[in-house]
Amino acid sequence: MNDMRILERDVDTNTIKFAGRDVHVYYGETEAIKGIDVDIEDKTVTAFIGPSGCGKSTFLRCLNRMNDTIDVCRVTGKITLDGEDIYDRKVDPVQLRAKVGMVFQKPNPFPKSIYDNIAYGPRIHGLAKTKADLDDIVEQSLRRGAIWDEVKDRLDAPGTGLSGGQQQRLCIARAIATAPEVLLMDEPCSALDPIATAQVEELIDELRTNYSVVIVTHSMQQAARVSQKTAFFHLGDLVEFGPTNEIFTNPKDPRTESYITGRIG
Ligand SMILES: Nc1ncnc2c1ncn2[C@@H]1O[C@H](COP(=O)(O)OP(=O)(O)OP(=O)(O)O)[C@@H](O)[C@H]1O
Repeated sequence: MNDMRILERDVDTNTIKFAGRDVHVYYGETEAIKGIDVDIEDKTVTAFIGPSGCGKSTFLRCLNRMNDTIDVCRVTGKITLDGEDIYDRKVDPVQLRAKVGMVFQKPNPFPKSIYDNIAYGPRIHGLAKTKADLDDIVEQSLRRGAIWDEVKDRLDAPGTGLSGGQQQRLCIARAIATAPEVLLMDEPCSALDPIATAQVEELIDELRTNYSVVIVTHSMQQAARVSQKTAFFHLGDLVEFGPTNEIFTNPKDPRTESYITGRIG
């Protein structure tokens, strides 16, 4: 029932947030992404699926220049966010990552209080003028992260003391706190049990009213439940990209069909 409700919720007509053109990514001599073109829409959940090693995480990391931190990694081609080239010399990757937040596979709260986990980003980006402003950002972020009710009475307790599912929602709240426009999620539920997974999926569905969300997932059920668009990657190519229900019910490429029916991957 829950799944149907998520699928049936109306999808807005969307503007393009990210546009990638002829994007190649190399680790040394190895080409991990082989010249892909993609448009990622605003206020939409886009799922990246495909067999292990096909380049999903590599391409996701291109979108907030996390690959810059890997010495041997080189990105060519063009990626724009709202029409601006994110690899332009003028772009500060730290500012870019405030706009394009990221949530990782394993929940990774800072070894700080719940409050300070959320307040950290707004403090370094100067988003709050007063303590009251900061309190407000912390509360709003925890509310949007669907964890406020569980933590409001213990904001001074360590973030690392929460359950895995709570930690992941804390990390999502932390990513939201810098007022990003896009959230990138790299297998955000892989360390969570089914109940925590359902809570995070519910949250992802809510987040798309305000954000563009891109999620890497190994679970085709999850892609079907939470995304409106799906991109299927295979050996560094973007083989097929389209509405999730079409990819899952009527794939055009035989490689997509083999993957979704469990014959490759
Ligand atoms: N830091 C790195 N240094 C060198 N090669 C890398 C690095 N990260 C990824 N690769 C290589 O790039 C290719 C794509 O890897 P990537 O992690 O993007 O795939 P993936 O589809 O996300 O895989 P998985 O589903 O297993 O997480 C693989 O061949 C991988 O070995």
